[in-house]
Amino acid sequence: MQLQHLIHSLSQRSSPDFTDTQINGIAFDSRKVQAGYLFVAIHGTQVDGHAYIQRAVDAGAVAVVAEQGRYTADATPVPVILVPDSAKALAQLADCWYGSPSQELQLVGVTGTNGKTTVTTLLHDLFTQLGYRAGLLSTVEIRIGKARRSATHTTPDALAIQASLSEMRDERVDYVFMEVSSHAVHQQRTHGLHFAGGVFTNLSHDHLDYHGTFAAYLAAKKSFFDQLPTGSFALINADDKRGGVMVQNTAATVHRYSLRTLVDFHARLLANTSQGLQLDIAGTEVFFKLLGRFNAYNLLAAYGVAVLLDQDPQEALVALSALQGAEGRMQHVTDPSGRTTALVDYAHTPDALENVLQTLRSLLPSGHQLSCVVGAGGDRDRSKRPDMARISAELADQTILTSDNPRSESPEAILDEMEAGVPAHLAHKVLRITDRRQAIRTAVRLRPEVLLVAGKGHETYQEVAGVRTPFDDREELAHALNTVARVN
Ligand SMILES: CC(=O)N[C@H]1[C@@H](OP(=O)(O)OP(=O)(O)OC[C@H]2O[C@@H](n3ccc(=O)[nH]c3=O)[C@H](O)[C@@H]2O)O[C@H](CO)[C@@H](O)[C@@H]1O[C@H](C)C(=O)N[C@@H](C)C(=O)N[C@H](CCC(=O)O)C(=O)O
Ligand SMILES: Nc1ncnc2c1ncn2[C@@H]1O[C@H](COP(=O)(O)OP(=O)(O)OP(=O)(O)O)[C@@H](O)[C@H]1O
Ligand SMILES: N[C@H](CCC[C@H](N)C(=O)O)C(=O)O
Ligand SMILES: [Mg+2]
Repeated sequence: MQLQHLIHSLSQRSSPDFTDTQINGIAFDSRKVQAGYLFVAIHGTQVDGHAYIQRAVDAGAVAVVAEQGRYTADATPVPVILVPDSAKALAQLADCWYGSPSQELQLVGVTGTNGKTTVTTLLHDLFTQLGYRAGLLSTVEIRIGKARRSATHTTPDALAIQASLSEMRDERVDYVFMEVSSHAVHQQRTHGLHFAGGVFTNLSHDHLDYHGTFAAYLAAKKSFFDQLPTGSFALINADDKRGGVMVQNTAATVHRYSLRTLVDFHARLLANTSQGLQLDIAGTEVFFKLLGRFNAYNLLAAYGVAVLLDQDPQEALVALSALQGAEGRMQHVTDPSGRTTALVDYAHTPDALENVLQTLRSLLPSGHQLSCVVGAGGDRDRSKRPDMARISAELADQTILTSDNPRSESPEAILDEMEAGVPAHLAHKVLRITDRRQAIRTAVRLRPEVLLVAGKGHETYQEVAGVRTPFDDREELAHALNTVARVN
């Protein structure tokens, strides 16, 4: 593609004429540059990409996009295009490179602290059931028709998003459901995508390490709705107190869902049992396989999107009632002895953990024991650590604090911070076992009626000291349950 054509996509008021420069690819990481590439320098959270321009040129870059004020182009041997915001420019260039696939698909973005993976996966599976070709970009995986590949991010970088959307367009996918993380919005990974609609699930404590303040975290989520185009829809959870502010400045048509008030999409929770949920939605009573009140919200959001995308409400409900939700979320692991109901869940925020433990508590006859194995990630929001430990100590009968991807941090230091949140009068209910495998085995040996292993869900690794080794809570739990069942 001609460089000039790419530059047009940046809507710069004036740019030098580089008509003859042919571009073979785009990269924002100098290590990925090949001959004939356009390199986009981005000021990141760890380093400044502008420091790698020379390396990019040495690797074969024939043009560079850099940010005004961060780079002086004087001695650069290739054309340099200066832009006000190079992360935004990357998104625009990626869109142009792949021929704007989001314009040819119905793309729905889901944002919020918790529930994004669940809602997008439900939607993907629902639309597949309804006979469409559906695409999914989620924390767990990328699905294009029947093909699946593991995800590296909740929301990939702008080039990777456009590459996936372009593959989906080639596969004649009709609807795409994607998670939109606050990091992604803040880093402009989703800039310029043409969304048919956006969904807001909820907002609670997470990622303050990155955003600094709750207000900044909220602002990042809100700017997703600020960018939705006229003619699109914004579907918000009316029961979340941040729902209103999300859509204060949106051009999208606002719709709401609620379990409490009579808004566009209203459901009444009729029963919440260990088998699932019974809801009255628009006068129809439906049974769903997902557990817990919070999943009533996720189901209602998925239903609302289906209706807003012109699907038959009854057909959507029937299809939804057959679905299981996302991998690693309230996922059962069989105990051969039949004694323990064992679950793996991705609760890694205080709000999620509270919801899940409350759900399990409410489903348990009094006198039955609920145990929880839980940790908190390293190099991530530290302030959620004491809260998560306190919540588990309050709601479970036994808590085992353990490691959950300590990354570059000391596992013991993370556990110290968690333990500091446990009130003295609950300390007797809390154990600390740094090794996650041992923590899970010990929890199983305690033989509770219900055991929740929280935080890692679908993940298949444990990252310690920057090294990822294979580790899967579901496998570990199954192994421990089998061993204990054999011995007893
Ligand atoms: C903190 C964070 O979000 N970092 C993301 C960000 O990296 P960054 O811009 O800060 O990178 P950096 O290391 O400072 O480098 C700056 C620039 O220099 C370039 N560079 C760097 C080195 C070099 O040799 N050459 C070179 O060109 C880099 O490619 C980059 O363009 O942009 C990168 C490309 O998009 C992401 O891969 C990276 O995700 C890191 C790996 C990450 O862990 N992110 C997590 C926190 C994240 O994004 N999570 C959210 C969701 C969480 C949730 O809600 O569940 C997600 O969407 O996944
Ligand atoms: N609507 C909800 N409200 C509160 N908690 C929820 C909700 N849905 C799911 N959860 C809890 O949060 C956990 C994560 O859910 P899910 O993976 O769907 O969220 P997510 O927003 O995709 O998370 P991430 O930010 O890591 O991508 C679940 O395992 C469950 O414990
Ligand atoms: N997407 C979340 C996932 C956290 C999951 C938990 N297992 C951890 O590693 O902290 C994050 O990157 O903050
Ligand atoms: Mg997710």
